[in-house]
Amino acid sequence: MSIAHQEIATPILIGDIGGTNARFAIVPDASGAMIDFPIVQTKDFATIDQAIAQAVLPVSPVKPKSAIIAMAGPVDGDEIKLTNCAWVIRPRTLIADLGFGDVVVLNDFEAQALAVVALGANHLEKIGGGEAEKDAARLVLGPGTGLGVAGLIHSAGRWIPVPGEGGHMDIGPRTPRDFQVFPHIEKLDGRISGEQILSGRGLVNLYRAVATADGVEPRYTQPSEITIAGLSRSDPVAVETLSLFATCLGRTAGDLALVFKSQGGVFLSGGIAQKILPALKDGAFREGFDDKAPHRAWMSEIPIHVITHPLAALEGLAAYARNQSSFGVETHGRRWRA
Ligand SMILES: Nc1ncnc2c1ncn2[C@@H]1O[C@H](COP(=O)(O)OP(=O)(O)OP(=O)(O)O)[C@@H](O)[C@H]1O
Repeated sequence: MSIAHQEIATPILIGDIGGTNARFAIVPDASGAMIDFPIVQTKDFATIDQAIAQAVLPVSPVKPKSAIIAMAGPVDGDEIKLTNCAWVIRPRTLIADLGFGDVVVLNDFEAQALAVVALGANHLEKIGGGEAEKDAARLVLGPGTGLGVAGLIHSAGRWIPVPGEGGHMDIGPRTPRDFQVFPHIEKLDGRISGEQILSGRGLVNLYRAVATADGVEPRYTQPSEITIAGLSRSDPVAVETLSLFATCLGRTAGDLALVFKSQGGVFLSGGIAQKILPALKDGAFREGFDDKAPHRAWMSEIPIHVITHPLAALEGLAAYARNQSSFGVETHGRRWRA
């Protein structure tokens, strides 16, 4: 049997490393409850090694034999840089200094995709649609610091996460109002990608574009100020921004659902979707998603859920760590051994 198919030995340290926060837990074995640790701020530790050595190992009742780490950014070579954080993951150093026998590094949205088969209805808030088809493809997208996207395919008895760069697809104007607003959205190399709108930074871009289209002086600079003013309906530009954000998120989710034919359900992860839930439930988001002629009929049957679990990626990694043969996670080039 090749190394790639050997089980990763328990206890397994699992980690979800974001731009701001790093979340760690330990899966003791195939059936035991996950051991949680307090969330740490990446800026408080010079390296991931220090964070694990100081914030996890001294307070853990068990010593992990292996580690599975999910992070935002491409896994390429032995020095893995994170997109929005100064840490560099060096699996060989983790093995040498912390005694792991095995280190696997995955993409953060792969972990979100794995979570989609692990979370119960109590951690999901449904926004329309009918029943999910049991083994049909699923889709996860999460506006956060960036826009993460992953598919989840069921094939040959396994769930296979499909991470990609879907957050960088083009997004364009459609309605007459869009044609007034879109010329003012900040471009990246001349292009408006999904992430230029559907992220924290994107929310601010969109707000400024709506204000400029109406000749109004922008009042807010932070995503949270815009969502608070939009949800409380205290500022008309923020109200329209939130509604356009919901529409654009619906359209992009719908486009991706067409690609994957994700009749197993669409799942919105990350911090922003949870914070703007009322705006996602007011109809514009669902209409943006359903409005895909000639496929409106089956699109409107796809259930969409907002993931409300605060540690969804860790739940996904834990599900994989416990039951590795149920998931088709490709570890080639992403697994290092002592
Ligand atoms: N109330 C809010 N409304 C809208 N956007 C917000 C709000 N609060 C924070 N944000 C924005 O959300 C983004 C962070 O998203 P999220 O919480 O999903 O984190 P993340 O990208 O997963 O990173 P990490 O894993 O480090 O927490 C930032 O751009 C931030 O400005």
